[in-house]
Amino acid sequence: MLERLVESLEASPMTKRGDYNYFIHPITDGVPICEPALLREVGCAMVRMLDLEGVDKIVVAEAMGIHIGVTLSLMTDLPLVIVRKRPYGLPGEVAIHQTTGYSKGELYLNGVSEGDRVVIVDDVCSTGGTMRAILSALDQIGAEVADICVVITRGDEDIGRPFKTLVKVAVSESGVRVVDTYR
Ligand SMILES: O=P(O)(O)OC[C@H]1O[C@H](OP(=O)(O)OP(=O)(O)O)[C@H](O)[C@@H]1O
Ligand code: HPA
Repeated sequence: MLERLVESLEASPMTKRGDYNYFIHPITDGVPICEPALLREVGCAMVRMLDLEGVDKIVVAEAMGIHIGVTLSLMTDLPLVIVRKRPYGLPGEVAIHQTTGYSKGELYLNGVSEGDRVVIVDDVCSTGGTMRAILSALDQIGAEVADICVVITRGDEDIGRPFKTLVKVAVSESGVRVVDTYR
C-alpha cells in the first residue's frame, strides 16, 4: 500500500520558488503525468482513513485538490465542492485570503451551508495556510468539519485541529524523503 506514492515522491524533480524548495509530482502538480494506478492508490487509502460517517460533502481547493476530490467523489458518491480562485458573486459566497509558502491569493467558497457536515481533502499541507483559510470560511458558515486528510504533509504546521495525512515528507534542495507512511 502507498508504494507508488512513496517511490514517485522520492523521485520528484526539484525547483525553487523564491527560497522555497518546491518538489514537482503528479499528485501536487499534475506533471508530468498522473497515472490512474496512483490516483486509485491515493483514493483507496483516503477512503480507508477518513471518517465519512454522516458526511454530506467533500471540500477541496483549486487546483490540485480537484483530481483527488473527483476520485473520492466517484468512490463514495458524495458531492464535491471546489473552493475556487475566482469569485462568482453568488449569494452566500465566502471570500478567503490564502497564504502558502510561496504565494498569496484569494479563494472563494460556494455550495456549503450552515449545518453541513464536510470532509476536506487536499494534495499537500506545507505551511498550513490554505487549510487554515478553508477552515475559517467553513467555521464562518457554520459547517461542521468531520475530518481532514491530505496526501502529503511537509513540515510541522499547526492548522488548529488534528488532521490526517497519507505520508509525511522531509524536503531539501536535493529532493524529497518520505519519513512516515500512514495507512
Ligand atoms: O500548506 P500551504 O502552504 O498552504 O500549501 C499547500 C497548498 O499549496 C498548493 O496550492 P496552490 O495555492 O499553490 O495552488 P495549486 O493547487 O493551483 O497548485 C497545494 O495545492 C495546497 O492547496
Ligand atoms: O513543494 C511543493 N510541491 C508541490 N506543491 C506544493 N504545495 C505546497 N508545497 C508544494
